[in-house]
Amino acid sequence: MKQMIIHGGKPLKGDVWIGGAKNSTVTLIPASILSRTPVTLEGVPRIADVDNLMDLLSEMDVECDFQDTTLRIDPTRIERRPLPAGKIKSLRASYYFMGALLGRFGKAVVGFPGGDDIGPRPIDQHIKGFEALGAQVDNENDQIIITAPKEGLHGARIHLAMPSVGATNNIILASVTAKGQTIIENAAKEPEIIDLATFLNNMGAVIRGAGTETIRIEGVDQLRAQVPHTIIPDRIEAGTYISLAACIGNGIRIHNIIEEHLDSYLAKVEEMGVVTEVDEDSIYVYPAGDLKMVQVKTDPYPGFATDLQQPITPLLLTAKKGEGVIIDTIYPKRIGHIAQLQKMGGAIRVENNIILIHPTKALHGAHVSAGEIRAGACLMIAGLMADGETIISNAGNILRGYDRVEDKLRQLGADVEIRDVK
Ligand SMILES: CC(=O)N[C@H]1[C@@H](OP(=O)(O)OP(=O)(O)OC[C@H]2O[C@@H](n3ccc(=O)[nH]c3=O)[C@H](O)[C@@H]2O)O[C@H](CO)[C@@H](O)[C@@H]1O
Ligand SMILES: C=C(OP(=O)(O)O)C(=O)O
Repeated sequence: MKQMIIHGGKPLKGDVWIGGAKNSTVTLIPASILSRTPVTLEGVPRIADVDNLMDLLSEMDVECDFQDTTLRIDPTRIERRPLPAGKIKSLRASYYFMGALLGRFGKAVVGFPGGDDIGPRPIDQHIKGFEALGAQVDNENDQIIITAPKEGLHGARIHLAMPSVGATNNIILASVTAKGQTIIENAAKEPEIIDLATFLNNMGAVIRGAGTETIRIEGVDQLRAQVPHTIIPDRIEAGTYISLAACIGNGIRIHNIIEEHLDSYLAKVEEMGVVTEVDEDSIYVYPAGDLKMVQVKTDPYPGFATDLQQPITPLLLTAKKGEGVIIDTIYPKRIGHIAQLQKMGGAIRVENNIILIHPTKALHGAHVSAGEIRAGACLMIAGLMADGETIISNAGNILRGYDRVEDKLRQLGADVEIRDVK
C-alpha cells in the first residue's frame, strides 16, 4: 500500500505543467488495438492506469515502449485472448477492451471492470449499444462475452438513456468498422470523446459530430495509424491545481491547459472571488483574498465535472462566511471524503447526499484514507493547507490519475513524500 505524507501549511509558488488527460489516455490505449499499424501517442501521463493498461496489452502480445511522454504501441502481432480478471479490476476504463476487441475481432471476453468506489456504475447502455450493432452479449462468471454475428456488426441508431462517456466511446470503438452507418443520440460531449474521434479519424475512421449530442459513424474496413497523436491536456488535473493554487498558493502558473475545457469550473472559482489570468495555454492563479461561499451542482459536460467536486471542496472551506452546497447529480454517493475532512477539522457534513460546507479557520493534520482518486486529490490539497502532518493511506488511488504528482508538488515547494508501506 502507498501512503502520501504531507507536512502542510507551506505557501506554494511557481509553475506546474499539466499532463495528458487520463480519461483520453485510457480510451486511446485500448483503441490502439484497432490499428493494423503501430501507434504513437504523445503527451502520455505517468499514471498507474497506463501501467495497468500496458500490462493488459502485453497479455495479448501487443508490445509497448513508453519513453518520457511518448508511448509506442505495436498491435501488429496481437492475439485475441480473454481478459477475465486481474488487471481488468484495477481500473474502470478496462471496459474499453469490450468495444475495441469487438471492433477488431468480432468477439470480446472481458471481466467486469473495477474503478473508483463512487457508488453504482452500471454498464447497461454499453451493452444496449453492442446489442443494437447486432452482437450477442452474455454474462458468465463475472465476465461479459460479446459476440458479433457471422456476417459482422452492422450500423444502428442508438439513443442513450443518459450521455454516458463510457457508452459513447465503447459504441464508437465497436462501430468504426461495422457495416453501414451508426448514429449515437444523446451522446456524451466531453472533450475526451472528441480526442478519441480525432485519433480514429486520423487512422481512416469516419466519425462526425463528436462533441455534440449526435455522433454519426460510417463504418470502414480497416484502420491504420499514420501519424502520432498528441493527447489533450487533463482538465481535471488542471482544475485540481487551480483549486490548490487558490487554497494555498502564493502565485502559481499552470501550463498546458485548454481554457474552454475548464469554462464551468473557472466560472465557479471566479464566482468565489479567485483572481486568475489566462494566457494562450496557461493560467496564473493569484493568491486568494476573502472568498465567497458558492453552490456547486455537477452535470455532464459542459457542466461542472463530478471529478472536480472533491478537488474544489477544500477551497469552499476557506470561504469567510455563509454555507456552501455541493450536489453531485452524476454520483450522489461520491461523499467518502467528507468523513476524512471532518477528521482534519473541516466544518462539513452530508445530509441526504447533499454536502454542506461552513467556513473553517484552520485544518489540522490527521491520518486519513483516499477511498478513490478524487477523494485523494481533495485530501492532498487539505493536507497541504493543514498545520502539521497528514498521512493519506491508499495513496495509490491518487497515482491512478495524477501524473508525477510528488515531483510536481515538490517543485511548487511542498513537503510531500510517497512511501510504500506493508
Ligand atoms: C475513464 C473515464 O472516462 N471515466 C470518467 C467517465 O466514467 P464513466 O464513463 O464510467 O461514466 P458515465 O459517463 O458512463 O456515467 C455517467 C452516469 O451514467 C450512469 N450510467 C452510465 C453508463 C450506463 O451504462 N448506465 C448508467 O446508468 C452512471 O452510473 C453515471 O451516473 O465519466 C464520469 C462522469 O463524467 C467520470 O467521473 C469518470 O472520470
Ligand atoms: C471516476 C474517475 O475515474 P474512473 O472512471 O477511471 O474510475 C475519475 O477520474 O474521477
